[in-house]
Amino acid sequence: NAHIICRTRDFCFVLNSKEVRLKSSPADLVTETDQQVEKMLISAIRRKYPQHRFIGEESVAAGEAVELTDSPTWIIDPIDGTVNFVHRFPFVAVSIAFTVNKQTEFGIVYSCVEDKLFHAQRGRGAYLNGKPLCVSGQTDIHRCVVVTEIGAERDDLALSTMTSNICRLLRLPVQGVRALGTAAVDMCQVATGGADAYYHIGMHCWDIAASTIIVLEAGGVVMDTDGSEFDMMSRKVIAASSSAVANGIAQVVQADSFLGDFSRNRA
Ligand SMILES: O=P(O)(O)OC(CO)CO
Ligand SMILES: [Mg+2]
Ligand SMILES: [Mg+2]
Repeated sequence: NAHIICRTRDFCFVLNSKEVRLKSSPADLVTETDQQVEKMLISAIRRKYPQHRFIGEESVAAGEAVELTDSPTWIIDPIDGTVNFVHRFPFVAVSIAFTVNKQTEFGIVYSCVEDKLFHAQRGRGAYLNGKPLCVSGQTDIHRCVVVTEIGAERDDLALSTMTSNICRLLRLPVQGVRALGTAAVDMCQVATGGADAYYHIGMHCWDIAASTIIVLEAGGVVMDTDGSEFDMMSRKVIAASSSAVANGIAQVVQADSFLGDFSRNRA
């Protein structure tokens, strides 16, 4: 059993995870808490906005389609970092983004154990617990701390792509490569200036939608891992402190070898 106390200024509750089940791989976990948090969020939002649509990680795992339309849409990851949650590794977040006409209007990432609430609204800046955020502004890739994720895939091609990308970055060299176990919190480190870049191939829109607007509103840059325009449904992202760093990472990171049939969102 895993449990984590979630706090905000308004409420305090204990999340109990009684059952851990596997999804797409032996490292892709889901608990009752993931499902309960998603249900709680969707039902509360639906009561107020009955016409709005939802893309939620656990609803998709239960068979719902992943379709981003022009309608107002809430993109929800009820627990980003479920493996951390199960093991009590202290980086676990709730990630919520809201889009209209496929454009993100605001994003919220609540890093529960740290009690850090990141949020950003389009054109209105990014904040951590109410204080404005700003990226590091670093432009020299050799001075960067880069965050990525190991991911849940365990097949040979995915593993060799992931490890060789990390090796290529370390050989540049960059000053550090880190992985916290939650893409949402990883990307928020770029927004704080604590890290200079984040990249990953294989995250879903619910992992990165909220933190993308947080990085952008903190003055950062977001692009596809091939250097093209970012598409939150493509499962490829670089978030960086500057265009120079983002382009530097795009030149190093290779995705093609294993994206194949993997390039759309499925839970
Ligand atoms: O815990 P989740 O929501 O599956 O997300 C993981 C994706 O590997 C970390 O971002
Ligand atoms: Mg996630
Ligand atoms: Mg999740």
